[in-house]
Amino acid sequence: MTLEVDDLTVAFGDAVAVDGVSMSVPAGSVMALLGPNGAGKTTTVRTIATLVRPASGIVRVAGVDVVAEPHRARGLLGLSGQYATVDDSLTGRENLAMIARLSGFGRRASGRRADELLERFGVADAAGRRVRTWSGGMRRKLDLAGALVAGPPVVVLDEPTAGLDPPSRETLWESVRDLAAEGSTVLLTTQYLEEADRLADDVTVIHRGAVVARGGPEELKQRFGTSTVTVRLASDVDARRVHEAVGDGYVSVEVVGDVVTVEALDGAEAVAAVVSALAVAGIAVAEASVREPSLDDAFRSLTVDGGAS
Ligand SMILES: Nc1ncnc2c1ncn2[C@@H]1O[C@H](COP(=O)(O)OP(=O)(O)OP(=O)(O)O)[C@@H](O)[C@H]1O
Repeated sequence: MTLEVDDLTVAFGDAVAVDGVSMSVPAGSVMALLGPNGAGKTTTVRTIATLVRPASGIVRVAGVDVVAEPHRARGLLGLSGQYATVDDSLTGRENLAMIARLSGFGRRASGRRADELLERFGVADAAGRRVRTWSGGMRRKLDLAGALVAGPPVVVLDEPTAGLDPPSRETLWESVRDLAAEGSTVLLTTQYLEEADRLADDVTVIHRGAVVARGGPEELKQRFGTSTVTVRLASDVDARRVHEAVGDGYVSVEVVGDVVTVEALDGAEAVAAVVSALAVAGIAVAEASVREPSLDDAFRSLTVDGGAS
């Protein structure tokens, strides 16, 4: 595993911010650490980045223990997100070249590395402008580029797209996917379910410092989300008759006017069963549709207070 977190606990005084979190991220994959505000995402990231000392547990970055060898571990990690190291008064190129110099590149090599990354993130045109004049999306890209200057095997992104508009998010997502495709290990924190769904190979859901679920986005949706079957009847039918026809083998069945809404674990199976049960009862259906669970549904069911934790 390129990034390993084993039973990590972090406390601030009496407050336990991270409570026994474990996760493993293999090379070339993206792990999303998903959780609501205050779940412990940033604290986990700061511990991985050697900025916070854990109370217990082990974190290894590319095999290096962050507590035993923080300096070495830090050198194997690119950190980006809420730590904007970008200097507004410098140009984009100057920013990256400076990071390269600090990472041990020579003067010329630093310039080359900066140009390479500016090109890669599609901001080469603005390279010579002070970052002060750059848009939010461009700055995020620069921040991400900064984390990649030294070519670290592990990249940690703390809420990489917070505050970005949808097109900027899309292009940043593309960059993150490319990064993983090239073999980097990526851990990102997010409150955006869509982000986890679109980017991550695996998702670790945390709530109040503890892991409440883990798995691939699809797997989590299947396990925790319910599908919604919506059937519109050809005419208003007595609700009781509809309930009797549909039966009670579902999460919920609701009848309002000529619309029947069924929450079910398996949407495809439920839509077929509901439509045929109505037909058997002589109730004509005008249309039927099924909406598969979103990661939102899964996330909500896991992080409601007093929920699955
Ligand atoms: N330096 C600190 N001192 C005391 N408590 C802290 C400190 N940093 C974080 N906490 C607490 O630890 C808990 C987890 O916070 P953390 O910032 O890790 O959550 P988060 O999941 O990143 O939330 P957000 O999405 O809001 O950034 C919170 O209750 C927070 O108040």
